[in-house]
Amino acid sequence: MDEAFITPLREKYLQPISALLYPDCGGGCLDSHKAFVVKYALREDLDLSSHYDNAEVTLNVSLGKEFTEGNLYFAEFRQDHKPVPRYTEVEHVPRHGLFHRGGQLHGALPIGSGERWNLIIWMRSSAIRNQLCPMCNRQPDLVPADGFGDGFTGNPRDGQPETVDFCSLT
Ligand SMILES: O=C(O)CCC(=O)C(=O)O
Ligand SMILES: [Fe+2]
Repeated sequence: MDEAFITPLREKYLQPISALLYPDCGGGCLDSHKAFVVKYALREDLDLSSHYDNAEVTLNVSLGKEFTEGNLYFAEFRQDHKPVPRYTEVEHVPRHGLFHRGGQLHGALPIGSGERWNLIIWMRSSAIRNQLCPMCNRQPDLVPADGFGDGFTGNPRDGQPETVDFCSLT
């Protein structure tokens, strides 16, 4: 699915939108992703507690099916962290996609009935994360990995990460 669908989708459509929305978070230089589906149902997972994504930019597409409640909620960006987060609820309408920064604190409230499925695409910028890992807030030690790994896929020059020289809006 990655090569045939998600990679071209990211490169042709998601990347230009992210470049406009989030130029300061690597939105203009996304170069890998991790895509997966989450499912919520009664007697299974009902909700998702608040977290940051392992992504610079996330696209969350509601696939339905039919459900009640289960709103998303968002709070501050990682760097603006407050001791008491202020949450904003967002209804996620089936077949709609929602972009957000991976560093935006967020979660999903419990569904009331039905099944809620979502396609999540965590998009990554090696230019950003090679300098600071978004999960541990440290400069990462890079090790070889299969595929996209965790998105640290750039080509560091003499130990120096690639920077904005390939980060342009097309
Ligand atoms: O259930 C949702 O819509 C949110 C899922 C999510 O935030 C995630 O998988 O990172
Ligand atoms: Fe998330």
